[in-house]
Amino acid sequence: MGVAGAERLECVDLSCPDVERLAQQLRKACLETGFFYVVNHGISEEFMAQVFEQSRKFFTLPLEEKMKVYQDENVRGYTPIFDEKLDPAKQRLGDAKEGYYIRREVSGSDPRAKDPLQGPNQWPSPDTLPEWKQTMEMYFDQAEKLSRKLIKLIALALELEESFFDKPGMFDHAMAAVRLLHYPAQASNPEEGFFGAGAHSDYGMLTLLASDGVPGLQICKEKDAKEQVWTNVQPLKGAFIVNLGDMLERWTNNLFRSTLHRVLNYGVERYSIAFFMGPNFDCIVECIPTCCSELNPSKFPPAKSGDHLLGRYKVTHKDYEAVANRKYT
Ligand SMILES: O=C(O)CCC(=O)C(=O)O
Ligand SMILES: [Fe+2]
Repeated sequence: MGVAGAERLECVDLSCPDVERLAQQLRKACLETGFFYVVNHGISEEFMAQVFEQSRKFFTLPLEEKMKVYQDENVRGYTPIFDEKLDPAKQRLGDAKEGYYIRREVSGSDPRAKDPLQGPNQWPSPDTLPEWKQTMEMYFDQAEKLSRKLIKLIALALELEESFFDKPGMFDHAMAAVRLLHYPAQASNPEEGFFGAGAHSDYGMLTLLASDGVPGLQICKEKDAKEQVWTNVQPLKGAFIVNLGDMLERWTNNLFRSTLHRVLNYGVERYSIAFFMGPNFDCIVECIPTCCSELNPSKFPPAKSGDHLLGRYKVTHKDYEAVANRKYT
């Protein structure tokens, strides 16, 4: 398992007025690595600093306080260190990271309230963290808006109508989540099976990744290769790192791949924030007609997006039983 130098990702500048050029650049990035930077995205550095500050305030609370908002049956709230194991085949211990899931809140009167993962969020006590909820909700809205912009560009990059993914049933009730992450200063040891985050691809359409600038993210471009080669992705100040998820891989019949990635910790504490953007829970994802032909038949059977998500949680999340046992009536 080798580690090569640093990967230079395409840098997509959303202030560029030439949408056609942007779409072409995005296509190149999606074909080559499935990872790219996005700059001039409209989310200010000052605001991102506030989100990171609130995240840091939560993770520095005593464990006892954090456990009061332990992940519930809708996979919302706090997940302690080692709770998640993203690559069970290669990991001796779970991921050396703690996290916090925030999703869209669905009220009890909404017909979707019976669906898995739907419900209210958990929030740390406002007495302890008065600005927390407001900051995270504001970030959620901004990250979702940016994701929707990128989804339109992805449609163009696939030579489809810009509005291709705007059809009812696709992203009108998107399964989106903010995931705050904190990697304590505990060095990884890949040979021994200790990772900050084990190798995985993301489950939805795309992920926006912000970090505090501490390196650690690595990608493997050829996930099916016998010998995995890992390259470091350098953080770029002010940029989001965007990567493609499994649903887009299925929609495009492997044209745009969901790239394998992992996090190694080099003994320095690290914070990152992922925003996962996925299709509706009930969306059936099947090959886009322009991505298959007689010579290139569909490689995947149609799949319900939510089933894929729950299937992945089942193998990677401790205490998944609570999700599985929730009554959906
Ligand atoms: O922390 C990072 O840089 C990556 C996190 C990640 O890949 C994930 O949560 O899916
Ligand atoms: Fe990931």
